[in-house]
Amino acid sequence: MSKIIVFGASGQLGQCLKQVVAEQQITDVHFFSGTEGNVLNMDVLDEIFKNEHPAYCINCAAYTAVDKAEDEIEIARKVNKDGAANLAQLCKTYQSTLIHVSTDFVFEGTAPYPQVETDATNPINVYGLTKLEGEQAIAATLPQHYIIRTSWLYSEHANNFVKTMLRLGKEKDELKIIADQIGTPTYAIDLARCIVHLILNDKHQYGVYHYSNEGVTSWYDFAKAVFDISGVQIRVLPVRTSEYITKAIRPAYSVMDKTKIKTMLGIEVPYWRESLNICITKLQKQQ
Ligand SMILES: NC(=O)C1=CN([C@@H]2O[C@H](COP(=O)(O)OP(=O)(O)OC[C@H]3O[C@@H](n4cnc5c(N)ncnc54)[C@H](OP(=O)(O)O)[C@@H]3O)[C@@H](O)[C@H]2O)C=CC1
Ligand SMILES: Cc1cn([C@H]2C[C@H](O)[C@@H](COP(=O)(O)OP(=O)(O)O[C@H]3O[C@@H](C)C(=O)[C@@H](O)[C@H]3O)O2)c(=O)[nH]c1=O
Repeated sequence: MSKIIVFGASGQLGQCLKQVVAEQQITDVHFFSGTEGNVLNMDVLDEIFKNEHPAYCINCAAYTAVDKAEDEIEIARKVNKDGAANLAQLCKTYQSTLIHVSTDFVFEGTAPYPQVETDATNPINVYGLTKLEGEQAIAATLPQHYIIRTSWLYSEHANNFVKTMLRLGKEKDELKIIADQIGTPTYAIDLARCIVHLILNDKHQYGVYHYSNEGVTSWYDFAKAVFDISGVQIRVLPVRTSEYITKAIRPAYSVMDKTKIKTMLGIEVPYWRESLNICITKLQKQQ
């Protein structure tokens, strides 16, 4: 098994990767949290690469606070662009393959069909812009890269929409949820399995790939499904984007076409509602 290093290990995807690697009994994977492996500190990173000589570096480190990023463009850009560029530089020096995670928010969200990897990007918020800059920095530095764009990540770990809904479900009698933003949820465990599968079956077909769960939904329908599955009684009102004001604007339609990654890896992708069922069952067992 090739040696793998993972940055952003204490985040949602990092924790899911830990779980999947343990389940599949894959050894020789080293995880670095933000304090152990700050992607902005080249001295620390160089030391890690020098010690590990990894075949693969997985970058789960990111600035993901979409609304806050509107006011903190510098720090968002540092982590999402410069951090990605630093890892690409070191992967080049140490001949490692970089697996980097990006987002559906690189798209404007106005195309009425699922986006393919070659479609034009045009981010409409700071987070999406800085994530696109990260992608571009990698592509300009390192041919040996996989950039996997995903969307609407959730899991038992860290903060995400599903856990927010379950918390609000306990605190409120009624919620207003945007019904005119359309996309696809992704169970971070499914994405982590896909990343591990990619490493174990590397075809060296580097480039950009899209991965989400199967299906299409709105935030409103996603929230309804969370409450239906978990048996929470709450009034959920569908609202337009214009009726729920947020600092950052978000794409109206950011569904991604997954044909490229499914063809390369020969994988089937779980339907979003089935994965949501699994996640909520796990969350309920933890209570
Ligand atoms: N969450 C989502 O809905 C989506 C996420 N993505 C992308 O997926 C990837 C994983 O996201 P997710 O796991 O949800 O994100 P999280 O916000 O849960 O985790 C991100 C992690 O990055 C770490 N980090 C922040 N700054 C640095 C730094 N300077 N050096 C090292 N680590 C740092 C944080 O560490 P610490 O906790 O120590 O600060 C945090 O644990 C990201 O690239 C994100 O852009 C794509 C689509 C949807
Ligand atoms: C809490 C809440 C949110 N919403 C809306 C706001 C927003 O449009 C949508 C989701 O809100 P959140 O802030 O939870 O999610 P958000 O941070 O926008 O999620 C995004 O995160 C980044 C990191 C990504 O890369 C994207 O793929 C996407 O997952 O739900 C409501 O309508 N009502 C509510 O009560």
